[in-house]
Amino acid sequence: MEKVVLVTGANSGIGLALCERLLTEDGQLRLCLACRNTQRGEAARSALLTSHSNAHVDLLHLDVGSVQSVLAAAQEVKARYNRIDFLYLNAGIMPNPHIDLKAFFRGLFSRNVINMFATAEGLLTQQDQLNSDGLQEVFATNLFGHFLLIRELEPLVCRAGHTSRVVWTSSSNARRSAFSIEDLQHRDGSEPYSSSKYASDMLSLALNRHKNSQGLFSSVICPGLVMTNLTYGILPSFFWTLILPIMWLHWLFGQNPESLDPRAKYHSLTSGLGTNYTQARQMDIDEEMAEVLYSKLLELERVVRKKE
Ligand SMILES: NC(=O)C1=CN([C@@H]2O[C@H](COP(=O)(O)OP(=O)(O)OC[C@H]3O[C@@H](n4cnc5c(N)ncnc54)[C@H](OP(=O)(O)O)[C@@H]3O)[C@@H](O)[C@H]2O)C=CC1
Ligand SMILES: CC(C)CCC[C@@H](C)[C@H]1CC[C@H]2C3=CC[C@H]4[C@H](C)C(=O)CC[C@]4(C)[C@H]3CC[C@]12C
Repeated sequence: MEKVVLVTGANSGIGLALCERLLTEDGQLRLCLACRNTQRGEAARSALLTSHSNAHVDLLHLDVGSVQSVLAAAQEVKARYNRIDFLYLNAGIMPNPHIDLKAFFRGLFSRNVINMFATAEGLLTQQDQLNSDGLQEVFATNLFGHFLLIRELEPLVCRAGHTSRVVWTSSSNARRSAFSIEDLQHRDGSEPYSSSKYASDMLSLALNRHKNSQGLFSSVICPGLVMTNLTYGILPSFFWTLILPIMWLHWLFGQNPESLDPRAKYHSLTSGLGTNYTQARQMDIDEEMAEVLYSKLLELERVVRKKE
């Protein structure tokens, strides 16, 4: 039977590469590209159809950072498909990034250098803003819009006797200390990206707890450091050319894959010899906090629905 796969943020970077890979590995897919920009979505669809001429690739308009758009897109999905087998929650933003150069050069000569390149810990801040729904933009895009999408699509992803998978594109930049349960949206901090990714790790755990019995299984992956529009937006391009040799060092110290763990986050890595592999890492997560996050998101959902 044809599998139905929906990918958010499918028109570029990791999302587009994922679609390409999915079509290469399974010729029996119905792939739905959920994109906020129809023109860029069309271009991605054409590119995919050029390399996979018999593939079934649909386009869906979805701005995951807008409540109204998520609700409308979910209606459309329910009209088009009777189930979703894989839901890749990949769309993400890091607006107005700022690198702490002092911390970077201090880190370069410290024992923490590998970790610094892998996680950007202590290096990156961003300036966030409110969106038209009155939500912090990074929280709304990276986390809440996706949460609302899952909630809306429950009839298609929570079906007795069938398994559906939700896969979050999280990040090794997700850090517990950047997240506050009192300030879910990260209104007061300067690391909204890190906070939103940590929240998605926790939400994945909570989803498993609440929805596994209904056939929904959630997992998180970190694609590693990938050169995409998001990363190119952090520094001018000549900087990237300059630092690529240093970054190669970080890949040199990769390790072999470990055994699977229910709390694992899968990191895609490249060894010093250029071989790609995946490594599972246990997430630094407090289950109680994940439960509180889940109920707070449900509460926020009630609030935003009332406004619609
Ligand atoms: N690059 C990296 O090193 C890493 C990236 N990630 C994560 O990977 C994911 C993909 O990012 P990446 O491929 O790097 O970056 P890109 O900027 O290339 O891709 C981001 C995608 O998300 C889409 N998007 C952004 N905002 C919205 C929105 N409101 N509604 C719908 N789609 C939206 C973008 O669409 P548009 O073209 O319209 O902007 C684009 O298709 C993100 O979640 C990111 O946090 C995680 C770890 C490392
Ligand atoms: C000469 C300097 C200005 C060089 C600064 C290097 C930094 C721009 C990059 C070093 C490490 C990079 C990152 C690491 C982790 C990524 C994470 C997994 C993610 O989700 C998004 C991108 C990263 C934060 C990425 C960003 C650039 C670095 C900070």
